[in-house]
Amino acid sequence: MKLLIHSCDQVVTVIRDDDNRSVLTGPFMRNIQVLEQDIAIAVDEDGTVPSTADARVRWNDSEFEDVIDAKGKCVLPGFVDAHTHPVWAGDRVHEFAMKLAGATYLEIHEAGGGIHFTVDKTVKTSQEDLYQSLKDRLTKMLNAGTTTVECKTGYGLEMDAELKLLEVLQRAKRELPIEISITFCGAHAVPRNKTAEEATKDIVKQQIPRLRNLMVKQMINIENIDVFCEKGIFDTEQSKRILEAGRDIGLRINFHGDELNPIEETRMGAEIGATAISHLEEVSEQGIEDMAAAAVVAVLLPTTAYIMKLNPPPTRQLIEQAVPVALGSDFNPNAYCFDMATVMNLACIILGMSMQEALVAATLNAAASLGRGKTHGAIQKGRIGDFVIINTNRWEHIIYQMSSHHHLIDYVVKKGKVVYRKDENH
Ligand SMILES: N=CN[C@@H](CCC(=O)O)C(=O)O
Ligand SMILES: [Zn+2]
Repeated sequence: MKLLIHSCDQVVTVIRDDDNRSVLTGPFMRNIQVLEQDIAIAVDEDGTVPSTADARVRWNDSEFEDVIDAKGKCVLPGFVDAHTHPVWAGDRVHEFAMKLAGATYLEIHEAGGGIHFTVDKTVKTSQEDLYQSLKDRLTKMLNAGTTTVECKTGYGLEMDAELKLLEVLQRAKRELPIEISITFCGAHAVPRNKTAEEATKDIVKQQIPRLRNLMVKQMINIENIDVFCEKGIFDTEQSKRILEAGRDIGLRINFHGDELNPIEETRMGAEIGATAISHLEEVSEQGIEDMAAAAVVAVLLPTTAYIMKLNPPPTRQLIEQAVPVALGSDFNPNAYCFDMATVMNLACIILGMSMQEALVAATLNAAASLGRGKTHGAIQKGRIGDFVIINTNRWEHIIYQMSSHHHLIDYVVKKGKVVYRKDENH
């Protein structure tokens, strides 16, 4: 066997062994399972958990490649970050100052800054340099407890540049221990030399067929299709065409909607079979009903609401109406946050979630938004052995102690392999 963790004070399994749900909604998000006192948990050679974490299970240390004494510690599922934009060059620290002085996100974007500023820098940066900065960012995420992460393209916009970003992500997927779900987001902004309609046609007729060829040849492995559906970017009808073209080559629909101006995109997403919609600061009551009826995962991004001083999404309504809620860091040059501990803290304070709800949203429900709700995001027989081990006797400290994940996280485990050990990094 690969790994034994014994004597844990708490193991937060999230769901029970006999529970076959792949997502939690409504009151179930508050009712997570926490095993207490002298709990042991193992991971098999294949990287999965062989049986329930249980004090009654006694293991012989010699059967394991690695053994962790977790007395005084808690084990949680590895965090799943449901929304990031990690491949780019050109930070926007200068725009942070502009925003503090009162400029809005769309004003900066319309003046040629924002995403366009980062696109200009990214297209001029070599593949190797982009890879090295991506590696640094993903390593920071992993060390902060994120074992699975959704990663978008979107700072290339034109085909060649987008392909460069996809290759960089594909290399990271091959070489790094963090698990990556790649999202094609060629429709992240309208390129300067095109109208939104021209860009839509280019993506649907040129870019997506090209991706299909590369996927058939197994040269890239893309899982999701995304669009920034927003007034002044891609409208609802254009977004629909792009998302459907992606769906038709086998991608899951997972897009930006209802962030700054509501344009009925949640209805469209529910109708075309979206797996997830992100942001939702401006979602309407009808939008919430549509998402609940179609079980579309709401990926909430509290860093964005915080940084841009937006009205937070109606989180209590989403949860009460049984929309599955997940969390993402939204790591990007506008929201420079790597760690899900901070995201969960902000989700509690800004979005009004309980700590149990925030944890479910940052594990099981985030996994569900990436089609991994049956295999990731909980500690359960048959699931992947991805864990975060913290050095406190109650798990809630990872949310309560702000900006403390460096001090709290002793180990990060991916598929039963220790991929971060604090002792070695300090
Ligand atoms: N809203 C669109 N995309 C990103 C921001 C990207 C950027 O500003 O560079 C987001 O999710 O917040
Ligand atoms: Zn985003």
